Amino acid sequence: ACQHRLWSEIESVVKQQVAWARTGIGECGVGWQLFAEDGEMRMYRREEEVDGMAVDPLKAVHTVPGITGHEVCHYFFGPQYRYDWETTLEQMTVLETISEDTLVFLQTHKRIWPASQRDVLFWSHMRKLPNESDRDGPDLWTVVNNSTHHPDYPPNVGKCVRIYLKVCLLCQTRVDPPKDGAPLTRDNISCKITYCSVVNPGGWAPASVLRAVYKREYPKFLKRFTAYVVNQTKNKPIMF
Ligand SMILES: O=S(=O)(CCO)c1ccc(-c2ccc(C3CCCC3)c([C@@H]3C[C@@H]3c3ccccn3)c2)cc1
Repeated sequence: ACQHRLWSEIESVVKQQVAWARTGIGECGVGWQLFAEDGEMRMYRREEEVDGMAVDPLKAVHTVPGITGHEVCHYFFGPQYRYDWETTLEQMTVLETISEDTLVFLQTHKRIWPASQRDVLFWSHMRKLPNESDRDGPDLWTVVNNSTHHPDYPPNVGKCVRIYLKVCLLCQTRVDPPKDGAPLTRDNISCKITYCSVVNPGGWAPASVLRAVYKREYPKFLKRFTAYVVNQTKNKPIMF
């Protein structure tokens, strides 16, 4: 797959998105506002408009006990799980399997009144990253989703308005080994999750409506998805 047509784009977008996800909210520049908080979860956004459309970048950080970054990325990337946790999903198709860690998806999301229905076509790439800050620590894992084109599915042909997105899920596992040298259990691990997304809604939709949708849907999505991973993994061996 290294010679695949998308390979160089994937390499550059993954590097750019991971660097962005690693940037603490304090160094992200001005204008970021905390808009949702729930336990360990903090969600920030910055109001930005492109051609009069709200394309507010979002950055969420969350720490979830009992799971690893590999497990979080595995359930986020895998098409076989998506209908279980993505509540706004109406239809999902894998258009291309580029490699075991790179897929091309076409998704239609449920219509959100009064905006017209949306679809999105993106490549999704999962990758393990070396832990640069702690060489002995567990690796980082990431999934990057980036809008792309496919000759058989041109945008805005059917009823759906094509949206354009860039998403990065970056996960860092933390291990606190038990004092008495006992074997590691899920009580000794947690995962620091950073979720970044920028969504261009494609066609016109009132900024106030979009912002209300994002305010409602993003916290729900991250809570539901992480609860799903905890539930799927609780009786399984830890996947580092
Ligand atoms: O992280 S992912 O790659 C996970 C793979 O599915 C991803 C996340 C979010 C979206 C998304 C993009 C735009 C919209 C809106 C824009 C105007 C009308 C539909 C929605 C609808 C709002 C609901 C939504 C928002 C946030 C999270 C989940 N649902 C969702 C797509 C993919």
